[in-house]
Amino acid sequence: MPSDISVKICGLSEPAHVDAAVEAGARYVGFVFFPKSPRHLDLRRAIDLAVGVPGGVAKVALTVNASDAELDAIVDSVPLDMLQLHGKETPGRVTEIKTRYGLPVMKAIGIAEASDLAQIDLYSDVADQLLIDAKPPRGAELPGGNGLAFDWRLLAGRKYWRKPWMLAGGLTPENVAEAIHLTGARQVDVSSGVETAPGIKDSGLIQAFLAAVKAE
Ligand SMILES: O=C(O)c1ccccc1NCC(=O)[C@H](O)[C@H](O)COP(=O)(O)O
Repeated sequence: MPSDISVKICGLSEPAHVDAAVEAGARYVGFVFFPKSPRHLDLRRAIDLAVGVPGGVAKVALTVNASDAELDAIVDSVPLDMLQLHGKETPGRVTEIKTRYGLPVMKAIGIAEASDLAQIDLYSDVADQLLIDAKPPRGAELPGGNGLAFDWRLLAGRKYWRKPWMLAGGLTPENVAEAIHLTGARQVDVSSGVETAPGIKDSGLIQAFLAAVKAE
């Protein structure tokens, strides 16, 4: 029987790749609003992509330390189901954003070592979901989407957090099964692992990733 593990494909920028993700069974599609990223979308492009996403697939906007004005522009124009906060937003800022927009918020938590896991408890009080991702390397241009994994054994035996969570960071069609086994994740998120170059998604890799998850 196929698994009921949910998949998010992040950093989509082409309608064909959104379609590939949806047809292969992704439950979330992610759109990046961060100008330094090779996956950054302007509002017009994001609207065009989002309107083509069928109901039942959650459209997630990823932002990094965005101001109210920046979030207003995104939320007012792009049809969305969730906000993903991938910067240094404090728990108080997460609460403000939830209140202001009335959308579920997923907070990204960067993990490099066991002590980083405390952040999960801190944000569990305020976020609707948590994205447990690799901490970016020091000096990295991007706070996520770097195609780097953390030591998944840090999560072994710790799968019952107080909020739904997603595993991210360096996942690929080849390693996602092992990551699920080690962590017990019921949701996984991928960007670089379904690309042929930074920002260039590949429909075949998207299908392979979904197939690898479904086989679990
Ligand atoms: O994708 C980006 O360019 C990006 C920019 C700024 C913050 C976060 C970003 N991406 C986050 C993700 O795509 C994923 O949620 C996660 O980090 C996994 O990425 P990857 O390791 O590339 O699969």
